[in-house]
Amino acid sequence: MLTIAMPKGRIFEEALELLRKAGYALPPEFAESRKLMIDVPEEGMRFILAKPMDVVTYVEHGVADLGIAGKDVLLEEERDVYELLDLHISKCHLAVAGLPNSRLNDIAPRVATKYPNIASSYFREQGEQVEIIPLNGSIELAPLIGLADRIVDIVSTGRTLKENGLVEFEKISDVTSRLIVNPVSYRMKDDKIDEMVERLSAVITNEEDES
Ligand SMILES: Nc1ncnc2c1ncn2[C@@H]1O[C@H](COP(=O)(O)OP(=O)(O)OP(=O)(O)O)[C@@H](O)[C@H]1O
Ligand SMILES: O=P(O)(O)OC[C@H]1O[C@H](OP(=O)(O)OP(=O)(O)O)[C@H](O)[C@@H]1O
Repeated sequence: MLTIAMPKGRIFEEALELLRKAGYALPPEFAESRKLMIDVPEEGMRFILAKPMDVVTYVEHGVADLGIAGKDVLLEEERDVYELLDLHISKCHLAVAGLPNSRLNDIAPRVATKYPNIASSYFREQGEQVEIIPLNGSIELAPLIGLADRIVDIVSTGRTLKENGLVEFEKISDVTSRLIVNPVSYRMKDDKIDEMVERLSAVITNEEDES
């Protein structure tokens, strides 16, 4: 049995479609179910549905053999997992943003973010000593109410920035979802895992050729 940690929310639907296109027969009720653990015996698979930021934890601890996680999550924390495949889904990017014509406060510049490690290493590379203010969501609020001069957050269409009167100053990194694997699982079950990588790669290549 292969156990796969799936991220609930926006990535889930795209990941489900990719698996189905790769020929995995996943039950139709999959998307509507509130169950957090779903077995698909005919495919020899068990799916667990987790918070996106937690997928890598289940895989690192080996209770899930595989997982689908955003590259932002993998960049934020060094975790003992292997990254097997760029799934080219949930495309977005990490960026520095803030109020237009604003600058970093000279004395104690503050950066609000859900990605403290990515933000602090980015500004360190820019030679800027900043105070990181960790938040869990609605990061764009921080510059509006004077909590921070800058944010480091995910940007996709740019709509959230625009509607909140913010602008993007720098792009840090492109982000897509990745297939990750527990290192021990990869050694123990590699034929089934290799087969999944091959089947998913074929779908991704085909879709890239068609686009
Ligand atoms: N606007 C977006 N467009 C595309 N992909 C996104 C966007 N925002 C986040 N992502 C990707 O989706 C993953 C999950 O992000 P999301 O914000 O849905 O989850 P979360 O914040 O961890 O959970 P929740 O929002 O339910 O608290 C992120 O790790 C990132 O890779
Ligand atoms: O450029 P856009 O298309 O506007 O997308 C960017 C927004 O998407 C995410 O928000 P989301 O609501 O997913 O989650 P959050 O709770 O982390 O803000 C991210 O945090 C940005 O706020």
